[in-house]
Amino acid sequence: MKIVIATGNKGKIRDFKTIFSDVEVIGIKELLPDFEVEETEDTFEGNAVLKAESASKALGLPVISDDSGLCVDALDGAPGVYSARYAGLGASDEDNNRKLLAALTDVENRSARFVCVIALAIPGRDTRSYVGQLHGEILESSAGEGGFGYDPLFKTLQGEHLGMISTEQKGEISHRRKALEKLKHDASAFEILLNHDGGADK
Ligand SMILES: O=c1[nH]c(=O)c2ncn([C@@H]3O[C@H](COP(=O)(O)OP(=O)(O)OP(=O)(O)O)[C@@H](O)[C@H]3O)c2[nH]1
Ligand SMILES: [Mg+2]
Repeated sequence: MKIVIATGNKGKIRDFKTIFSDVEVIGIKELLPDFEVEETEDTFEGNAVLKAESASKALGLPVISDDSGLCVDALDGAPGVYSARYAGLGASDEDNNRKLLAALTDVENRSARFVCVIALAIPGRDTRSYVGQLHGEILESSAGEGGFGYDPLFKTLQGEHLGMISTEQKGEISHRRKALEKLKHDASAFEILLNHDGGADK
């Protein structure tokens, strides 16, 4: 069984591979190296749908996408859909983390949540989407080197530091996991995703 994911983010692919341990996960760039979608929407769902539909159309196959980010209460939900480009287009995770810590200097309310919207596009059908959230807070400085993106700055409400736990542990509790669980519960759609020839002989 193979699933194609319309993402170029290696951290997301690693998360998906861990969560879908019994399914082969293929990043879209393995099939279409030049695949890019401009994320023009201002919601996670809007961008997730754009990415999934664009890839599904290009391949003629069911495809899932992931649009995600970090929403910080004291920053009115920023960086939100702009999480990947918070410190500017092409910003590194380190640049984004530095900007976030600076924005929260002397800020007491550090509550935040990760949001993940997975869209499933199936040729000839309406696209569906599934949301997962993980609540927690932003640390005063980074802890650990695990995960990707803002993980080293995030502690869950239950006290797990995302930068200090394994990919497997993150895969049990993450916003991505929660969105995927909802997709799995949409049994008929999930069945179509699993039972296709995901990328021919790749
Ligand atoms: O610490 C983190 N742990 C996570 O689990 C996580 N999930 C998302 N993010 C952040 O949000 C951006 C997504 O932006 P995004 O959905 O546009 O993805 P992207 O541009 O990186 O790749 P693509 O899927 O669009 O190809 C990412 O770059 C990260 O900064 C995360 N940070
Ligand atoms: Mg993106």
